[in-house]
Amino acid sequence: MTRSSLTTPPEGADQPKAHLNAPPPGSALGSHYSRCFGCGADHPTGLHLAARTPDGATVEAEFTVGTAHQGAPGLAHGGVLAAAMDEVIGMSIWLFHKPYVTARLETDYLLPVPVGTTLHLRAWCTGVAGRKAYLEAEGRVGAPDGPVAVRAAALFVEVNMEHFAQHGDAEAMAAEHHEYEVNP
Ligand SMILES: CCCCCCCC/C=C\CCCCCCCC(=O)SCCNC(=O)CCNC(=O)[C@H](O)C(C)(C)COP(=O)(O)OP(=O)(O)OC[C@H]1O[C@@H](n2cnc3c(N)ncnc32)[C@H](O)[C@@H]1OP(=O)(O)O
Repeated sequence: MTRSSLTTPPEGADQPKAHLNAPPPGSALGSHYSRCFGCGADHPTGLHLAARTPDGATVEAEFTVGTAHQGAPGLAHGGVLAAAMDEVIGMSIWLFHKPYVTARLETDYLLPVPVGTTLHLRAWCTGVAGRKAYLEAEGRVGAPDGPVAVRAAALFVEVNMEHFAQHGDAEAMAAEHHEYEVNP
């Protein structure tokens, strides 16, 4: 894909391995927040991505494009597809048990994606250097080995959990009762 230097790991970046306490291969990841646009079950118009990890270090999910996701009549909106990429990439870096946010997301749109299409999404990390993590994702049409319709490359930056409490809704965060393991 056309990837900028900003989303390319520098020489000497660490190649991440599955975390010691990563979910076992094949596990469903669940949602990190019930009202998340990408994965929340309680979001009325969200993408409802249900991801799993095949190996504790990468993430897979399926996304079926619906009428709520259109840009041109009958075709997926590019921003919605970028959101799906952002979500699976975010889920994949969460596997390493540290909180990160998207700093930069680059997306290549290779094929039009009609309503009714199921995209097979996959995300993986290509390197970590200090607070910066470099990640990629792809969405394939109809099957895990189908033609690639969308590709993304991203730079995520590590933050602390206070980032979410300070800038977001601390009460909603507390109400979710998740145990976020940040320093395993
Ligand atoms: C119920 C509780 C829920 C809790 C949540 C649990 C965790 C999540 C779990 C699972 C996720 C699932 C999926 C979620 C959805 C997908 C993720 C999103 O969509 S996140 C939202 C969108 N993103 C933002 O809102 C970031 C907004 N930006 C910022 O907050 C800051 O700009 C931040 C943190 C990115 C950086 O700010 P600085 O002050 O901490 O650090 P500085 O020094 O500016 O940057 C650090 C390094 O990164 C580079 N950098 C930063 N931004 C860059 C950019 N846009 N392009 C290139 N480089 C950049 C800088 O040049 C610097 O590099 P040098 O260390 O000097 O080499």
